Amino acid sequence: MTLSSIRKKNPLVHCITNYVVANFTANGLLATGASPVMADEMEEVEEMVSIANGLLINLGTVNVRTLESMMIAGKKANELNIPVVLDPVGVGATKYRQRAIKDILEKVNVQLIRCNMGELATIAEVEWQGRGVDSGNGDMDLPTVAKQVAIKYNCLVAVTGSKDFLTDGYLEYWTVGGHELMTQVTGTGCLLSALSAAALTLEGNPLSNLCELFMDYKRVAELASDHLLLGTFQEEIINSIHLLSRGGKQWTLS
Ligand SMILES: Nc1ncnc2c1ncn2[C@@H]1O[C@H](COP(=O)(O)OP(=O)(O)OP(=O)(O)O)[C@@H](O)[C@H]1O
Ligand SMILES: Cc1ncsc1CCO
Repeated sequence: MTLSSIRKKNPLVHCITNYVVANFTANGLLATGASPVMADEMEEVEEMVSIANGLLINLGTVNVRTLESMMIAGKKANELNIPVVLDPVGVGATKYRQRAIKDILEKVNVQLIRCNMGELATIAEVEWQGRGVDSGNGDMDLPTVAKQVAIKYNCLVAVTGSKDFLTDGYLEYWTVGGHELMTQVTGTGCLLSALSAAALTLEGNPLSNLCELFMDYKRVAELASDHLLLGTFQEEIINSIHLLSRGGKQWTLS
């Protein structure tokens, strides 16, 4: 189980992420025993990523200043062989985001792109009806397009939705299950991207580790949905990550 392996390793994950999900992402990483650090000041990101085990670049509230920080941190991570995960949040929404993602993908070698269907369509330049950060609607042969993107950028691609699809450009994996409440609170995809950065720091086959993580996360959604209360659903996600990463053992004070 990837969540419990992350707990054993306690990787430091440097997150350059959006201000909507930063707190939830930090708590989700902590719940699985990883150490989060959020830092997006360009004067310090090189130094910060140098002490990290993994880097997350999330485009959710990108601006001119943070884009520059993403470039600096990404290039340094490449130099030091630190895995980089790219979450192209809302990339279809504006031309600025499209230019930003092109620039990042040209200059930084990312190990994983984790996105929803709409974001994949934009990266692959496939016609799609997106709206802000929502996945949107359209017609696309997901496996074919995801594999093309993986080959083009020489990286793994994981596309989430009711079923998640993961590929290295050749192998194809699907994970099923979970709960649609995951789309009704903000940041569940962003947190999965951060957890993916933690998973890519583990020994073993990166794609297998990610597949296991995505299955774990579907299970997290199922456990969290026991209560079906939207207001506390984010908290239940954190509780379920905590529980699964501890091999199902409840937390007790010792
Ligand atoms: N209809 C659905 N049924 C079950 N699970 C779903 C459904 N849609 C998405 N999920 C799950 O929700 C999680 C987040 O995926 P989603 O595609 O919503 O990410 P996202 O759009 O990037 O999210 P965000 O931008 O809010 O962080 C994944 O674990 C995915 O499997
Ligand atoms: C709502 C929202 N807007 C920019 S990022 C974000 C959070 C997750 O996508």
